[in-house]
Amino acid sequence: MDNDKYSKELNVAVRVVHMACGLCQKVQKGLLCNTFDDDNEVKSKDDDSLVTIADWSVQATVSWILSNTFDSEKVSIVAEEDVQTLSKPEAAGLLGKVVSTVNECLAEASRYGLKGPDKSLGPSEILEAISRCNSNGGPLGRHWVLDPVDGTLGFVRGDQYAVALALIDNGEVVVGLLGCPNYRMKRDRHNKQQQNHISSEVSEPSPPDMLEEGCVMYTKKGTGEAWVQPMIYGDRKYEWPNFAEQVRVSPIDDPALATFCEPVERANSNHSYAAGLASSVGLRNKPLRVYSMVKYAAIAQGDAEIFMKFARAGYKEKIWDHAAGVLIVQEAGGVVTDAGGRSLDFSKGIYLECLDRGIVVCSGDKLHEKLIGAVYASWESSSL
Ligand SMILES: Nc1ncnc2c1ncn2[C@@H]1O[C@H](COP(=O)(O)OS(=O)(=O)O)[C@@H](OP(=O)(O)O)[C@H]1O
Ligand SMILES: [Mg+2]
Ligand SMILES: [Mg+2]
Ligand SMILES: [Mg+2]
Repeated sequence: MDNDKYSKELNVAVRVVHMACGLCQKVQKGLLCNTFDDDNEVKSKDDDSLVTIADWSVQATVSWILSNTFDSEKVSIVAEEDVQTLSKPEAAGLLGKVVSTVNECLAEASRYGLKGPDKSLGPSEILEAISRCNSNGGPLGRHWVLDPVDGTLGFVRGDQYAVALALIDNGEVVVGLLGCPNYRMKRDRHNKQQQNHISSEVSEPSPPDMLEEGCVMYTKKGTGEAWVQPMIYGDRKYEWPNFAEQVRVSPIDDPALATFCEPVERANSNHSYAAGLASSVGLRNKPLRVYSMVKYAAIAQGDAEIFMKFARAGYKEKIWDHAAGVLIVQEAGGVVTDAGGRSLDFSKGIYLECLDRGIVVCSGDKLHEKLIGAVYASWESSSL
């Protein structure tokens, strides 16, 4: 791939994901410290899943920045949230909180080298920014894909969650970013691949070897490289331009030494089926249950070797729950397929149509072949 292709898109996307992470962190702290009134901040959707002011606020912020940086007429964004609940007259208080959260965040845009609005946005502009993300994607052209808060349940529980942004071009994921405000990047003092390569700005000197509190991972298709940056903090020392380190999947290919991750909620993945597969391929470690696409980040930086998700029959996986994570793992050296061993198809609209049974993510081919073999051997007898 032409080295410069998608560079501008990645450059803007990295910055806006950092901004979104800061926004989420503030809202999560508020929720946990009870600065906010939970009943007003967290709403249930029709499918009983949750949505919070962070989900809407991130979607508005990312939508506003992308539309104002690129040609707004042409920017197509596929994203999880809509404005139904927020537009109701009784939701005026909630909308007010979203408006102030978004404006506070956009006011900091210049810190990240982005241009915010000249004056604060009003409620109608913010509703417009959220509802503009109503594209259905598809096989042609460019589509941004956003999960403003993935793992909302983890978010409200003070646990892991991710801001996930990807760019699809003619049906293929070409740029992927995961903001993980509660997930630490693995620092490697000996990592020679340390640079600020997403912009021509001079990189910050690398800070001493330490674990960071949160991180942003990103990649471009075909580069064979995925990168991680520490999160930028309000009162901490990291400022833009930030430094980046390369991430790589784990070299472990012995199932006896490997660790697998899976969703926390049983409703989202069949834990007992995964446990059966794990034991049949010889995995010994107990599963790492982690909310959100942080599971992909864990595989990409070598904290675990396998991620399996087997949703109940009839559930259709959405592209925003996987696009960014899949590309990051692949470019970091890993393998991602459905349970039949086929690549995931991001070209069919908002769902991963024709997904065969589940998703299997591995740090390498050897573990992957074993798991897919175990799926075939076990499926007839499974009760999925
Ligand atoms: N029934 C069912 N089955 C499978 N998957 C579902 C289901 N319901 C929701 N979802 C989607 O799962 C996203 C969260 O996935 P996780 O892997 O993080 O699950 S878990 O929270 O750790 O249990 C979650 O993403 P967010 O809504 O962004 O949090 C959902 O898109
Ligand atoms: Mg949701
Ligand atoms: Mg999600
Ligand atoms: Mg979400």
